Amino acid sequence: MPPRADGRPGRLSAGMGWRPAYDLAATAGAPTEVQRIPVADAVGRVLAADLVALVALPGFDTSAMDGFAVAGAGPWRLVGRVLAGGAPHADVLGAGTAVEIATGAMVPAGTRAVLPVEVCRCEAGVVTGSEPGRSNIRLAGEDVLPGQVLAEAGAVAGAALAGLAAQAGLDELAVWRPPLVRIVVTGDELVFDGLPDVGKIRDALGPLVCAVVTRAGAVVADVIRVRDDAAALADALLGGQADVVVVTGSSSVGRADHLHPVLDRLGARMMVDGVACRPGHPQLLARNGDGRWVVGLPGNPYAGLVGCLTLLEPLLGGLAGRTRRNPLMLPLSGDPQPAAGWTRLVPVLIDGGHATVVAASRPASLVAAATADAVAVVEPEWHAGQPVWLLPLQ
Ligand SMILES: Nc1nc2c(c(=O)[nH]1)N[C@H]1C(S)=C(S)[C@@H](COP(=O)(O)OP(=O)(O)OC[C@H]3O[C@@H](n4cnc5c(N)ncnc54)[C@H](O)[C@@H]3O)O[C@H]1N2
Ligand code: MOO
Repeated sequence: MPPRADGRPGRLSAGMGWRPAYDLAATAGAPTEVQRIPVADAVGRVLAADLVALVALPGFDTSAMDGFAVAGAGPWRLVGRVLAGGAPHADVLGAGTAVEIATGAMVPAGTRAVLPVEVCRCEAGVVTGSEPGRSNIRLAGEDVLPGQVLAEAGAVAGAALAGLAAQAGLDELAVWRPPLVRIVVTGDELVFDGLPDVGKIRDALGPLVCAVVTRAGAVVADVIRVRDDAAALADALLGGQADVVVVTGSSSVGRADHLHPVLDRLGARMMVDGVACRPGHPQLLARNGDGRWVVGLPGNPYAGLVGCLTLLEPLLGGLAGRTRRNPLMLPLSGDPQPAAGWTRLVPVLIDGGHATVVAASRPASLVAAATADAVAVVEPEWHAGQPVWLLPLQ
């Protein structure tokens, strides 16, 4: 086993409280570069400016039904036809007349209501039918007015927002450039495909961290595999193009755990050095001398996931420009094994407004988390049935 960069085993700091660490990570960074991209490409991106409607919706009085636009009392004499996208009816509709109309077509001036085709008959140019209970007309601007703010800066564009932006007349959206992330996977014991030989194991954290990064609205720049070697780790921290470097493993105090001494040597400013939580205690957040953020995740895979939820995801959310939202809170049942002085992070299932512990913390095992809905944040003073924060896993 190669020695650590400083040649001796280290000592882990007692660590910051879980909630202060989470809050610090969430507020540490902010986005800097605005990009303008086509509306259709914006899904998953974060608005850098309010989304403001350029037009009214509907843009004109519109039929909500296929049928007949009528004026005055029936029966009505048929005087024309208007189709969606077609020319409007030329005249004001006079009392006792009707035009055949399609859903989405412009309603002629003077229309009292649109009779759906199912409730009327048209024979020999005369329409008869029962009065509709409602007008079946969508009025211009009843949904959106020009200048209306439809979504605020910081919103994550979803499918509906992309559709709405197009309806509201926009071709492009101003979004924040997503943070670029380099993932550095350390460990001489790791193999990356196939079945491991004796003493070796498959890398779980590379795929896991990639998924977290993407879900947080950031982009994986590259994934680097580094042996347990201080110089190689330093090179990986400095190389490539990234706003954030995530290092998996090497966070503890063993001889092969080089992250702390390497960060010291690079002049990094330690912002979170250990978190008072179980599992996931030896996680860290630092700002390197070159301005990059460094997130150190414990090598035990579930502890690494906890580090992702505690430091990485909130940091990336801030750098991506996402509006910060407090997680969902629900009452928790089961035994999360609360521990004095430590916040427990336990996988839970959510059902009917209630969270239930799947299993207490097993730092090296992803089995419970793999099928859980969320990770519950259980403070030391928690007692049965009390609500807890839930960090979603799906
Ligand atoms: N003397 C002490 N030893 C340890 C302490 C401590 O306080 N004092 N803390 C323990 C805790 S808690 C954790 S968590 C681990 C953290 O270890 P490292 O972050 O330095 O990671 P490694 O030592 O490299 O690995 C730990 C464990 O995880 C496995 N591993 C590592 N990377 C991966 C990966 N990409 N995919 C799957 N599994 C991985 C590795 O084989 C080890 O079994 O330290 C404890 N020790
Ligand atoms: O972070 Mo460690 O055991 O707490 O897995």
